[in-house]
Amino acid sequence: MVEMYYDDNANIDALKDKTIAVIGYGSQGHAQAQNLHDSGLNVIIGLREGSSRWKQAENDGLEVKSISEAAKAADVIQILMPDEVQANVYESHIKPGIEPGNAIVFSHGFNIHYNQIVPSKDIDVYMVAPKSPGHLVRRTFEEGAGVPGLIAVYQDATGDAKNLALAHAKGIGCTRAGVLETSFREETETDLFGEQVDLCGGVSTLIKTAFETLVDAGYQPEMAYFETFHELKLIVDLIYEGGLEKMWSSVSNTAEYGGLTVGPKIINEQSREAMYEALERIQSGEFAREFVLENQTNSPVLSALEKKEKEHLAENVGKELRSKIPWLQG
Ligand SMILES: NC(=O)C1=CN([C@@H]2O[C@H](COP(=O)(O)OP(=O)(O)OC[C@H]3O[C@@H](n4cnc5c(N)ncnc54)[C@H](OP(=O)(O)O)[C@@H]3O)[C@@H](O)[C@H]2O)C=CC1
Ligand SMILES: CC[C@](O)(C(C)=O)C(=O)O
Ligand SMILES: [Mg+2]
Ligand SMILES: [Mg+2]
Repeated sequence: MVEMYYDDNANIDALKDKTIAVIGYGSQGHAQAQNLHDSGLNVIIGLREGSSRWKQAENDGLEVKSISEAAKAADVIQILMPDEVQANVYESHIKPGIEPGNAIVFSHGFNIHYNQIVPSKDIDVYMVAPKSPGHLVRRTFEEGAGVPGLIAVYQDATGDAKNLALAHAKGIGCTRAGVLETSFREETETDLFGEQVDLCGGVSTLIKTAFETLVDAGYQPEMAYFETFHELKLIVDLIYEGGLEKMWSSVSNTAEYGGLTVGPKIINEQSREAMYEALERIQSGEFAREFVLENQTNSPVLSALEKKEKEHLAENVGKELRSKIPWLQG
């Protein structure tokens, strides 16, 4: 089995005399910055002037500076803005403040692996990538738990990059659940594959198609929503806790037989071929080029798809049903 790193394998002191600037205070930024701060590290936040999150970060007890000032003041600069803006902001606001021996840190390898950011050789470049949406990085940390994470070193100018990465992962809470070492290439390709094929793209298309099939066949949309959307979380929780074995042992024998025999007809050899195709487009850089160009042209495809997604019947039905479930408010 691959070597895993837990709390006892990481020394947070590697970062204790350093100032960490977290650039961006969105999904990952707010979570990782607060976790690092609560772990006793010296964290500042870098935001663009006029950011609506400036006050939020200050209310969370963090010092906020402009991106340029934060990058200049810090030894370790963690870039937690959307992937598509990182290269421009890096060139104009971050790079001028970087000194030899500093470190830049990513939670996803897109910009380094696909050559959008080319760092100078005299700095450390490492990654700490929680395998979780940002809000759960924070929520689990506050509960005394954590999410698994990855570390990777792309450049080790100081000779200490791996220790810094492990300390960083500990500060975020990832070593509580387990951290494994990877490369920027492996993280980038597997993360893009997972979100396109399985976690986000695959699952959302599966549940929408199942919902549409039931509604088209004349079943009530509310029924279809509970069956295909709502219950998915309860099923996935079982897989999260105990793998497929726990899920199959909890559902009825009828569901187990039906699921194991019919499932492979739904996600079939054609789906596997489509998965390989998606992976090849990621590995060849074709997807990255498409995404970079999409953003340079003001995201025409994404904005059209977002509108269509919002208008889906299941979204409206779901909103109504969830509004009556007290623990799903807020
Ligand atoms: N979302 C997730 O759960 C995960 C994300 N990652 C990676 O983490 C990184 C951050 O992603 P995520 O947290 O989703 O990012 P967000 O979209 O949540 O980042 C929002 C933050 O970035 C700032 N920002 C956006 N555009 C600009 C800009 N042009 N100039 C300056 N600041 C800007 C926003 O500023 P303002 O406050 O002014 O709006 C805000 O503070 C990415 O590399 C992503 O791949 C990795 C694992 C999971
Ligand atoms: C699954 C989507 C993700 O890769 C993540 C939360 O890990 C992302 O980029 O947001
Ligand atoms: Mg991911
Ligand atoms: Mg991702």
